[in-house]
Amino acid sequence: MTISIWRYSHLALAVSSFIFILLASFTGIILAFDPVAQKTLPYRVNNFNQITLAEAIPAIKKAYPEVTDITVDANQFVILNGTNEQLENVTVYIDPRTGKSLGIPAEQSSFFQWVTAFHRSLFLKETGRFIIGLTSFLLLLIAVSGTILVIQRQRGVKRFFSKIVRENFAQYYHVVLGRVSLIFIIIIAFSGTYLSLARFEVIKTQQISHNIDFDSISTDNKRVPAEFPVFTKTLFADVKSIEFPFSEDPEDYYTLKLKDRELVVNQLNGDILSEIPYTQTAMLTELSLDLHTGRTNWIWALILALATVNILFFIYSGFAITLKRIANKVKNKYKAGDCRFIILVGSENGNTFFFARTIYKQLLDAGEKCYIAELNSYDTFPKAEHLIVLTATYGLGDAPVNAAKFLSRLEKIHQPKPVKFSVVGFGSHSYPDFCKFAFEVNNKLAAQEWALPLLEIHTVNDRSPDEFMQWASQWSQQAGVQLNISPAVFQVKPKRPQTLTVTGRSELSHAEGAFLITLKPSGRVKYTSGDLLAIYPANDHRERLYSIGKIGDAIQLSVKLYPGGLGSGYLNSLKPGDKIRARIDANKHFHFPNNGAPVLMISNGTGIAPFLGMIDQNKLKSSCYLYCGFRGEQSFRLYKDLLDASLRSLKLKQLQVAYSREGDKKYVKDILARDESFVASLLDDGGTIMICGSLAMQQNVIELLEDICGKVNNRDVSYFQARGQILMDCY
Ligand SMILES: Cc1cc2nc3c(=O)[nH]c(=O)nc-3n(C[C@H](O)[C@H](O)[C@H](O)COP(=O)(O)O)c2cc1C
Repeated sequence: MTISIWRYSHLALAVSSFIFILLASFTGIILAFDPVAQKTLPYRVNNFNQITLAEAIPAIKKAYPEVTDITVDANQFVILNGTNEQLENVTVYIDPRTGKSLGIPAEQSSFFQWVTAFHRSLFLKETGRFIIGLTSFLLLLIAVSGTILVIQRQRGVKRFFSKIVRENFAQYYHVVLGRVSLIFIIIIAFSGTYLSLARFEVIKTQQISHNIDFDSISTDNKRVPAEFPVFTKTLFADVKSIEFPFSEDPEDYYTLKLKDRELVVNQLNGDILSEIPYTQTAMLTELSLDLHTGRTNWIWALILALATVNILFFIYSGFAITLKRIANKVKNKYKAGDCRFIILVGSENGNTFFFARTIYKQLLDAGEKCYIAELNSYDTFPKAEHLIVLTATYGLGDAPVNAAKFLSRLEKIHQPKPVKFSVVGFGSHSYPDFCKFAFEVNNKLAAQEWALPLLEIHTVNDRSPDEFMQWASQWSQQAGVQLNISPAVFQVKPKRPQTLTVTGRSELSHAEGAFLITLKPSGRVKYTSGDLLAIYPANDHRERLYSIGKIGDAIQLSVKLYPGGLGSGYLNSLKPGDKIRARIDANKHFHFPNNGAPVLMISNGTGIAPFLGMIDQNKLKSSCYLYCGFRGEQSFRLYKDLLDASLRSLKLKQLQVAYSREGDKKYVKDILARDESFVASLLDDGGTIMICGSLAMQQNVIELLEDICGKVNNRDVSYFQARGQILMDCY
């Protein structure tokens, strides 16, 4: 529930202020380049931070018969107003050590003046200044709510910078860039707000007025400025400006505006006649100006520019995320009370709605009355016979926003007649609590008297169309409703297939064994080992997926030939030179971790395919260990030469093979159990375990890992899963 409050606040604030944030950001980015351009001018002298007033003032007085004032700007350029030897009034940049003129200050370019005025007030005078101040404040609130959302998403402050699971481009980079730029955006927004408050005198600005007792001004102990104690102690770098005395009259004096205080100094002997330190609010105003404009440091100015560019990206990506959510809202054709089929959806980012809508449309096409809604809208459905719940899981195995109220509503609201229900959990194995909320929903439903389970709970990993199809087909059979169950229907945004040419294939390892086939895509296509190749053996909707091993610049598949198998039979019929249409799907969660840490690859059967490619691609020679299982030596022979060559070239450090039907009959799990201390220390050293092969093998290996991790590492497997140290691609 809390996530929704912060999310809605974040969104509401962003929507209400984005136009002004957009304008302020554009102009802010331009203005950040002003300090950078200024810093390239040659008016700052070397070792400026070491020059004292005692050293500089006599030299300046010698060079200029009359000095009105000296200002030190944010770039540490010293500007003098006075009269030169030709008795001309001058305003010049000077070298404070010698008084030498370095150049004439130019006015700020009219372009920057225009942008500055727009940035401050939108050319709307006080109203504009108020709007900009308010925009800064709203930006501050957006950044704070954004920080809280990242903390919630990452499950705690400590994990703020840990890995982010990539859902889609807009969402991933909204969080990734948010994490690095939030602190800078908070500084920009806070300083902007503070400056506005000071401008409107909500924060009182300090009015300095010196109270000087002229009668007590001493004319004794006359000294030259080079000997004034205050001048010897004060560095030019701490000065903002110096007003020089008008005349030699003792009642005229030096006024020193320093960074932290203002001083009035007797011009005859250097006595301090008055000293007023700046209040904290005045100092904060100065600091805010420095931080907001980057005027004192060009690196900071560039950081501000980058952070502001990120604000523009957040506006784009934030809207992209929101539009996606809105696009998933469905208009119902029938009223809830009239429908036999009810579909309830728990979704945070809208993907689950895609699947739900597909079923909804198909039920309508089949002539059924169907109603679709969010899980939170659970109510009494008088005519319902079937309830389908499709729900994602978020946070620490929690409900998505639009499902947070479901469980409590379920306790209170009962259906008047028996309803058959089926729950599909959408989740990701990248998270420790896989589909946890869906399981909770399933259990709670099962406990209701009126609810009859039509199917066991079904889970879908990473929105797999295949896994969803399995459920759809079972449900359609059990419910007695005809659904169009094809991958084409459930494939999210299918990519265009490409043409690949068969460049080679091996013999079958043995009858009904496996074979290797290599294919080359025409044109430049980016892919890597672990990605998937989808083929269409019958040139229709039926799709078969194979794990890719990238060997050289070709795709290598390892295919087990099944009698009557659609995909394997088709691939087996191909000869070199044949062309096929297929699609390469990026499978990012199963890519080789190029972090230099050791990698333990575990496979059975043709699950070895992506590992053959990863080992071949292991140019940096990370320590790779391959534990693979086969029925017998004949099956393994297909890969032996390749693996022997990899061992020789050190791309593979160690190979362990288990034969389940020969010799001492072992499964891959058994040889891992034998080497449990190696497995445990690999995980402790930050290494990665990759598993590819059958689901049964995956289950056995995960059980073993649970045991090893609990016993030796004192951790749960989920701990390593959450850190991306256990990757799986099983089928
Ligand atoms: C921040 C975040 C947290 C997640 N937490 C879990 C989790 O704990 N368990 C799980 O199985 N899936 C988790 N997922 C994966 C989502 O449930 C999955 O991607 C789902 O398909 C998203 O569906 P939706 O787009 O309809 O919200 C999480 C995803 C994100 C972005």
